[in-house]
Amino acid sequence: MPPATPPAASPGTAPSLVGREYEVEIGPVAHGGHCIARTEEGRVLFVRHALPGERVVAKVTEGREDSRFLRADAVGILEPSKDRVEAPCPFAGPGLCGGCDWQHAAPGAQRRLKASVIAEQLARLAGLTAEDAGWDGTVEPAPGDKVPKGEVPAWRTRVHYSVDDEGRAGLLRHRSHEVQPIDRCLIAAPGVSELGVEKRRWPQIATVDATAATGSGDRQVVLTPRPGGRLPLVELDRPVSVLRGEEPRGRGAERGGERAVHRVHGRPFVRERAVGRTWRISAGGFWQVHPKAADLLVEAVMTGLTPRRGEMALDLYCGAGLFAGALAERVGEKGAVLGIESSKRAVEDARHNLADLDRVRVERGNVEQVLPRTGITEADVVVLDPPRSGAGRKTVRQVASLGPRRIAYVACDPAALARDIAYFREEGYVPHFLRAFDLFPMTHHVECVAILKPAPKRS
Ligand SMILES: C[S@@+](CC[C@H](N)C(=O)[O-])C[C@H]1O[C@@H](n2cnc3c(N)ncnc32)[C@H](O)[C@@H]1O
Repeated sequence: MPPATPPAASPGTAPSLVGREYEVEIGPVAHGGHCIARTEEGRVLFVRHALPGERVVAKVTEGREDSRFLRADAVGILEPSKDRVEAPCPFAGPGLCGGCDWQHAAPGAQRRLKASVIAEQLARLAGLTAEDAGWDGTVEPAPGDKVPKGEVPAWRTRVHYSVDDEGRAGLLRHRSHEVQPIDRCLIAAPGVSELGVEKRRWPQIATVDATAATGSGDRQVVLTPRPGGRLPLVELDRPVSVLRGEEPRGRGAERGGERAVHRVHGRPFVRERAVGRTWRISAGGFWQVHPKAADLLVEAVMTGLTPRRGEMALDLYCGAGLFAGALAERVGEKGAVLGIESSKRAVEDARHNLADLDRVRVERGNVEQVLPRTGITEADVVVLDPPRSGAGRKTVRQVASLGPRRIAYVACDPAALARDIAYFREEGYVPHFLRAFDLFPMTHHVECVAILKPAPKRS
């Protein structure tokens, strides 16, 4: 069985195979969004821009004569899948924008492919079928994302643009530092498109982070100058906060990889509306990118966790406090909620956002270091929403040792989810149900919510 993701390219000196073309049958989709194919010589190709069942010409993008695993792009489609569509975006495709890798698949097919990746990861890493995980095997579209054929849902409320040497804004090519200039990003939310970042030139600027908050109308750009570069006088098409960013200096989760940002004009944060509250999100702080995600995930988590009045609840990796706020409403005044978050700015935001809820406490630091220091020995319900890498065995053990009756695990990476579910099973917890959401249409990314509970006692 090939690995789910291509191993790192061999640094060896064997002749490069980049540019070689193979005619291959495309096999299943794998974690990371590429499909698996085999060459006649027995090499495994991880092919982008292809679909299962197709026959394509795959051109090698990474790999050497001595590598068994190669990366490639489908550059010619000999026998197309019925799920193939013309990519609506002119900048999608081999060697172009590295952002949307599944523009060539019909929306329903994208969700089926995401479902098969989740199923494969659950089977491979946790030894579970969809039924074992309490999952109906589908990926649910976000409300409002059903658009007429040939159109693309404009869902991305945060876009990270890179700027090329000529000052044009675009996105990085796949696994490259080269910028693909674009004149419009089709998945950008209308509020981001209105900022007109692609329409102007950005001399001396390395990156432009554009945000359009949901519900408040707040708009923000963070401009990070090139080394030695100066900030231009910014005149955008509408009122917008402008901040100057610095390249990140901190390392690892302890510093949250946080980079300094300085206010130039306007607010140093945006206000997001979700679950009936307003959330302050400082520049660079985490907030779900899809405008419907926060409400959707809170609903899925709360339905699965069923927090009750008077209970003790944890929100681990709490960001600006989204789940902590929803938990506090449910556990009521006799209950208590503890949030833990590593980013200093996010902790300040969470404390600000939840200041009216005195049963909520937010601690700063790494979950695995802070949780044992809190003195908490029991919890009734726990939410974990870790970064892509997952929570890991140590944190899973710490959570399980608190004996919660339900755990909600929110995951943007099905592999990390499956690995952590396997650790939870070792600690006596089993999946109760799982839901998957298409919060990143046109890309291979997918969001899952898994609810776990103690395994039934054997008599
Ligand atoms: C996926 S976000 C979730 C945020 C929040 N639950 C939400 O939905 O808005 C993950 C958060 O974990 C934080 N983080 C990353 N590693 C951490 C760690 N080891 N301990 C605590 N927080 C961490 C990040 O700063 C980020 O805010």
